[in-house]
Amino acid sequence: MSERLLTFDLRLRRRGFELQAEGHLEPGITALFGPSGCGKTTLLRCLAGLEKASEGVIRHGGSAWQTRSTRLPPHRRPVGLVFQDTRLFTHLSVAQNLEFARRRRRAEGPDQQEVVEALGVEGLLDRMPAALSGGEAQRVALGRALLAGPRVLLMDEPLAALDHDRRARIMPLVRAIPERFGVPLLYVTHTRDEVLALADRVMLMNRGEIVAHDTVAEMFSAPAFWPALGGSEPTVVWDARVVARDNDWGLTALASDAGRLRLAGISFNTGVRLRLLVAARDVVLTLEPPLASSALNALPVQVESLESRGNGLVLVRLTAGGRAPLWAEVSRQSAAALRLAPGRRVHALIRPQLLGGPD
Ligand SMILES: Nc1ncnc2c1ncn2[C@@H]1O[C@H](COP(=O)(O)OP(=O)(O)OP(=O)(O)O)[C@@H](O)[C@H]1O
Repeated sequence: MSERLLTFDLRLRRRGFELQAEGHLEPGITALFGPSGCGKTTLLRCLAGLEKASEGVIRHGGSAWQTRSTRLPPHRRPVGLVFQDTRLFTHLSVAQNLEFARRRRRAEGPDQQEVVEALGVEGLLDRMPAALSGGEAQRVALGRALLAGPRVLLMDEPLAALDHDRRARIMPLVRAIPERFGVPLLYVTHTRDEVLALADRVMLMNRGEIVAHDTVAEMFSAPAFWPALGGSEPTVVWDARVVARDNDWGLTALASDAGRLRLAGISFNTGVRLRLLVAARDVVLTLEPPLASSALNALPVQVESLESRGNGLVLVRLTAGGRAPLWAEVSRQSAAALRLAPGRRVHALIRPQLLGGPD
């Protein structure tokens, strides 16, 4: 049973646009993803109470932020907003910006020192916002939002203005927020890599509606969502956890729904959670498990279905470990030689790619 921290059923009409969004927010990071103009920012603004013309219901825990007859003003909703432009007070130092947020909060919130440490802004406290880089300013903006004691953080493309390296440095900090501060995030992004690196769940939006909402692993493994999520290749995403290190061979053992996996060339501590992507082209099917192979991972799999792709290729849907989805793309000739058919058990040699860093 999912834990629904926030539920909403909202409508808003504008000329040429209609929002009709029903959904909920669960713990962790939910990426709000969809084409330009589909209403992502508008939904965030409705949740924050900034769209006065919105109608409908928003409930958070036991309290109603909005019903047909009531509407909490924005400053009474325990939401933190973080935008692409940081909107720091330019006449206040970093320390004063943080202190301002802390003093104005209405509910319990995190300790200022803890936030400063978590976001690595200790060395910036005396600076004025104009003297910060984009990445530094964004970390301060995040800190300010957290210090206000929000129960939900709404983030609108907060890293979009940053270059790749700066984004990569901030992402682990964002990733750690839900667990460290107990605040769920609704995170608007245009970037597929950001969803894969950051999010636990994806809320897919189109033309003002939430058309799908599920875990990253489910959404990225389902063909129906590949075009909308910006990928045309058959792929699956698996979440895994480091369970052992083999220092002699430099291998890391992972537990996943697909079974136990081994990866070379990485070094993470036991317990660290990782996310893997397996593309159909990185899967080779065999009748027997290989005696020796340079692919480290050979998993028993079962064929679920076959689809001829019309170019001499067959797309094979498989399950590994009884429940993890997997796709393979094989030639018609190989499909015949392996006698592939629904229910058939074969072996898959796979080369998973590691996505993003650990938590
Ligand atoms: N202030 C406004 N007045 C009138 N129409 C607006 C206003 N802001 C946005 N819109 C329109 O509302 C619709 C939804 O816009 P919104 O900004 O929510 O989309 P979005 O999904 O966040 O887009 P993007 O990814 O490009 O930021 C669009 O058709 C947009 O043109």
